[in-house]
Amino acid sequence: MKVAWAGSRETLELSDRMAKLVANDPVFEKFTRPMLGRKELFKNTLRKAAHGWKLIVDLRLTEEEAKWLRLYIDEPAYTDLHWGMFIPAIEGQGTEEQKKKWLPLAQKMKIIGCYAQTELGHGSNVQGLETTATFDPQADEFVIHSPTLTSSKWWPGGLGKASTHALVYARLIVGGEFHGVHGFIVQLRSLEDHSPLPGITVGDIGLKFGNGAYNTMDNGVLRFDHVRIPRNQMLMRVSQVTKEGKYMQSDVPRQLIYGTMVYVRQTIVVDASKALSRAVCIATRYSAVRRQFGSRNGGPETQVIDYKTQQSRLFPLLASAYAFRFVGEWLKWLYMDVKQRLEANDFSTLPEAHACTAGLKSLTTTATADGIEECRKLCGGHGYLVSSGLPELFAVYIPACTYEGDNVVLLLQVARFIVKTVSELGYKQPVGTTAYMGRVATLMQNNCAVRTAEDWLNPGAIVEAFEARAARMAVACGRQLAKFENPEEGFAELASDLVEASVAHCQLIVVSKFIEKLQQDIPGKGVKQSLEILCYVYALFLLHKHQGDFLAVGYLTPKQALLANDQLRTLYSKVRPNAIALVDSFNYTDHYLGSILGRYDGNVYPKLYEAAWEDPLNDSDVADGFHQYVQPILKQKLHSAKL
Ligand SMILES: CCCCCCCC/C=C\CCCCCCCCCCCCCCCC(=O)SCCNC(=O)CCNC(=O)[C@H](O)C(C)(C)COP(=O)(O)OP(=O)(O)OC[C@H]1O[C@@H](n2cnc3c(N)ncnc32)[C@H](O)[C@@H]1OP(=O)(O)O
Ligand SMILES: Cc1cc2nc3c(=O)[nH]c(=O)nc-3n(C[C@H](O)[C@H](O)[C@H](O)COP(=O)(O)OP(=O)(O)OC[C@H]3O[C@@H](n4cnc5c(N)ncnc54)[C@H](O)[C@@H]3O)c2cc1C
Repeated sequence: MKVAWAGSRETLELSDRMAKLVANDPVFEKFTRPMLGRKELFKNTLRKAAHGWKLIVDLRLTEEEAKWLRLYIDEPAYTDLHWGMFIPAIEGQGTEEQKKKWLPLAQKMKIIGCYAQTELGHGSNVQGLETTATFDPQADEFVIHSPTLTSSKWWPGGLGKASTHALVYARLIVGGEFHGVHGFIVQLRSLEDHSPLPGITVGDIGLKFGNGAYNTMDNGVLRFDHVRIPRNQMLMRVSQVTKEGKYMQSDVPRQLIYGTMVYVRQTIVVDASKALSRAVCIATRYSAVRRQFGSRNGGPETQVIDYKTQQSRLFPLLASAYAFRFVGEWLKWLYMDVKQRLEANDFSTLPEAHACTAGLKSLTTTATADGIEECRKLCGGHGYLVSSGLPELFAVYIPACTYEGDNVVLLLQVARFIVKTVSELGYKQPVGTTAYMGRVATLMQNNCAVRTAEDWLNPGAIVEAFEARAARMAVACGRQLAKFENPEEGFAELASDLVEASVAHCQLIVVSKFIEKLQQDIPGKGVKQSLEILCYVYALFLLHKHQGDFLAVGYLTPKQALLANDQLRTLYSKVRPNAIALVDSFNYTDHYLGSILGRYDGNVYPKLYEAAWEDPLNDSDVADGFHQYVQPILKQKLHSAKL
């Protein structure tokens, strides 16, 4: 199962090596993080980043190894935006000449870049950005300016204190005409002493949610006062401005300016399974250690993992972690395919890639953020201790529901794609993830054939149920929309229904990709069978949770919905004997898990007890401040017993 989870034996061995490298290096210690003040915390992150980079250089790590190293260091840092957005943006939107100039500097970390798109006043609405880039043909330069307070760049990671350069998204003005938002490489700080260059005001935006957590990142604010940059620092793959001040567009679609977001959304889906599996690993191991009630004749109490309520909350999350792992693998393939096509100027699959990355980013991050919090509750009171690892994991993870596109805004993008597909059904055969809509007539007619709980153990029955639900919800939205004279007004009015239809479509993708994965050759005795059980748990859990949808569209009867739930209970009993092995298969070190509750050896209580004494409050028996603030109260002389 470890190999199935990792994807291959080579990846398992490679990631294992990186995990141990990090776990055995004292520089990467992370347990004191929540106790540190902001300055100390940030300096420590800079130290870790420098040490990580040194390891990459000294040990000549490959790109793949470096990515695993970053994962196991487990600390958000400016390097994420440099490698994860600044460099990919230049790769995707720069001309050959620009790539030749900037990429070697960035890849050797001679410059440090961030992705400065969001402003104080606008994040989701990229076309609403206010920063301007006005072309000055006399000087052959752009003038970058922040005309209003709300045009201040606000949020970019790495901007606050670390970056020397930023990829700034600004409205292009040539000859007094606006030409939409474009990307510009702007130097922010001196390469000698790191001080801000003239016309640049830059700093950190302040503390964020949770102790430690995302506060290792210097999310920044940035203002420009007529800052001049050479013309060739506008990324010009999509459109160009000539020396003479002529604006020209190439055949490349304008949406490619949003390409970096498509790339990062794909990586976020891949990472969702890592965050969720980590929380599930902690909650599962602890649920086997923890005992409450049920002692008979003085024997041991019941392990909480044996309660059906615990199983019905925990096992769907375990199954979701596997489901997200496999859909992430598929999405990575889809992205690589689109990337190759784009390089050959084939843009035909870009809308599908945009819809899939947006929708799956939204679906998986929402489920993961909720899932981490559920795991905290599954661990009872001890889950609330920082030493459980769950509060910090939650605090670091939740912004994923917002960054790289607010999850609702992204589902509305999926809705546009679905509505367009439905409206074109008469003359255009849908392909890819919407191919099922080509069978819409059958899906609208056929009803579920399940008669017994056993009948639900059939991939065909499951896929058809999810297809029928998604198709019927999409068609219902299409019919409602047709009643509006103005389609945009209709879209705004029906937005909540459209979001639900998008969720149904995205869940279908995850379920289908899990089932497709099981059609592959999966070596190892019993591995495929265990994955099949998890796949059924994932699908039937969703079906149970959203049974209202399945019933409302008229595909299922209430009896069939109940049978699905009966089957789900049986499946939980099948997961139980392998639950610990299924989380051990993630192959996480204790260092990466960062949790006393999730320790591999299960030695939870002695370690919790030991850790309590390490809290700074326990440095002395009598607390600092006692004599000043508590003792006077204890010693006060009140005139009467009543206040
Ligand atoms: C201590 C550690 C040390 C380690 C040291 C080691 C060193 C490490 C070495 C190596 C390691 C590598 C590490 C890498 C790590 C990577 C991690 C990365 C982590 C990233 C963290 C994330 C940070 C967050 C960053 C951000 O948030 S950036 C800002 C993101 N902003 C958004 O997402 C904004 C959302 N809004 C939008 O996307 C758009 O505005 C909109 C909502 C889509 C609307 O746009 P618009 O109004 O223009 O469009 P529409 O009118 O709605 O649509 C027009 C048509 O365009 C189509 N469309 C829209 N978007 C796209 C798109 N993206 N692609 C394609 N097409 C698109 C749309 O469908 C419409 O089409 P049509 O056919 O209907 O016309
Ligand atoms: C930790 C973190 C790191 C970040 N890093 C970066 C970075 O490196 N670079 C960068 O450029 N940005 C970064 N961002 C910014 C991030 O991309 C934006 O916050 C995000 O895109 C959401 O935009 P917003 O803040 O404008 O939200 P808003 O759009 O203001 O959202 C507020 C509410 O309005 C709703 N809403 C908005 N529009 C619509 C609509 N059309 N229909 C229905 N509902 C709507 C949303 O659903 C939400 O509920 C980061 C943000 C965070 C939290």
